[in-house]
Amino acid sequence: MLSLSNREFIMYGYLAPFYVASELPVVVAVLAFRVAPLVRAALEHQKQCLSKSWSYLFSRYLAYKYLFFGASMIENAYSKSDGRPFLIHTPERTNVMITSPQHIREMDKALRRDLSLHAVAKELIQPRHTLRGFVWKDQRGMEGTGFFRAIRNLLTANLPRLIPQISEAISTQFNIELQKARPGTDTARLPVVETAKRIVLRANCSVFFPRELVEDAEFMEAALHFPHDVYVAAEIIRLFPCVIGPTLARLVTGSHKSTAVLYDRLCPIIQRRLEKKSNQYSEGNEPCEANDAIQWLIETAPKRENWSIERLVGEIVAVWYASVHTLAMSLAYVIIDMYSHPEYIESLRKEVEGPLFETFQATSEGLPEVDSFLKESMRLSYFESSFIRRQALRDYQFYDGLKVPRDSWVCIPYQAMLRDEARYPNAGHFDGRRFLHREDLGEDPLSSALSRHSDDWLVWGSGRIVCPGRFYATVVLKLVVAHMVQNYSCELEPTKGTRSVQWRSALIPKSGISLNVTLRA
Ligand code: HEM
Repeated sequence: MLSLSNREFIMYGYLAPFYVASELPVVVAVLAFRVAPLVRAALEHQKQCLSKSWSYLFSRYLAYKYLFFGASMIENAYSKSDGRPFLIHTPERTNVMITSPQHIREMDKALRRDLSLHAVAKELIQPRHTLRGFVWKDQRGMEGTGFFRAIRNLLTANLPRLIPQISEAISTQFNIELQKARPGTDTARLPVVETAKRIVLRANCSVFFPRELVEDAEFMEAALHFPHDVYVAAEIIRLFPCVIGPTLARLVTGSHKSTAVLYDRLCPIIQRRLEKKSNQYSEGNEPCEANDAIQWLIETAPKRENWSIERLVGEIVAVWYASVHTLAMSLAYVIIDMYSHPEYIESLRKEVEGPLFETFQATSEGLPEVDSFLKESMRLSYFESSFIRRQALRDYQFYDGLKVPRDSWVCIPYQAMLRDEARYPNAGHFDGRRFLHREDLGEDPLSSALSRHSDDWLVWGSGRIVCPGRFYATVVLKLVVAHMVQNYSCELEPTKGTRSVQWRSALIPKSGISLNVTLRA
């Protein structure tokens, strides 16, 4: 056994530090070699965690910024995207924005169990709370599309017959607004947005509801406030935690008062109509002669579903929501555009005072000057940056590998596309005659018409899901333009700053914009 004498022990004890010191570089090198990667990994991990937290915080910042600047953020991102898909963060989810024809076509062809319009509508309207629990299925068409057929077949087919009553409704409402603004004088100051809403309200009521409801002031007020109440309530429910959102929404909308009035008035009418329908073949009973949207929805409701009265009312008010808000916003912008570009008024007036107006009244088609002006107004003043939206009901992947995680939305940033120089030469310039068809070039007058949808004109939707109310909406806009240029001289009051406010992807015209209206001699 090795044993050290005291002297040796002391000697080695003294020498040991010198020995270790002489080996130190080797020890350090070994340690550095073994430990450095660990340190590097730890630092990298920390950096990643930090950058993850920063990028998380940054995406949350963008998500909340989206609430107030959504439309501008989409437009900026589109201009940098160079045709590639891009992401937009919102408080609820990340939206995948697509612009290429291939992606758009594929989105349209996706199975209804993959990408859903109805899931988007459910989130936007929150029907469980705002429509008394009326909740539709995520997959469109599972319960029929009665509302779609009612509007597409019956409203559109009846349009020429309806033109006189829509015109009368528009003229009546203008007279009411002028009287209200300045009784007994020829000039009045009208708030554009509020006036547009009330004109659309009366025009729509004249085709949707029986006269007894149009004459019911409480019903009319409820029908006017309903889209706004639903919009506000749904936004509150989306933004606040589920324990307080619905209660807060009830407080703000007076317990969904407008919804309650609509249901209270519509339920008994539908019940009477259904009774009449079931008795119509019994002896001595007259068939129901009503010819309005309520009746069309009853006629086209899917037979196999046997919908309850509440369900039918739910369908009607959901279509009512879709028809009032969109049309009122478009009309407000048309009025603003008309009087921001007064150089077009004379030619518009000439057309509606000429023989083409009779053709329009007889067919609900035509008036190319007015049509082109409206189309240009919609191009530059579209009220939604991304109207076409689908929710992924499960993880979805496009042909090129673009992934849309479950619950995310796929959207088309169409407003930015409508202002794209590559699509429209001199895109920022308002040219009211941009879409006038050129008969000398043999162009079909209807091919470029506002109400036609095509791959180059997606304001009404894309592919299989296209707005069924587009022919009606176009007729109402044309009739309002005709009424205004024939009867009034108007001047827009100067507005400070921009003419719209942003909320999420919407561009809502400012409520303070006013028009001075004088009766023409
Ligand atoms: C200028 C006014 C309007 C515009 C710009 C407009 C635009 C649109 C768009 C873009 C869509 C498709 C949404 C998507 O694919 O995500 C749509 C759908 C729809 N619109 Fe309109 N719309 C207008 C007026 C109306 C009117 C007046 C009605 C009713 C009379 C109406 C009823 C509907 C309905 C029921 C749908 C859903 C169609 C379906 O599920 O297949 N819209 N609209």
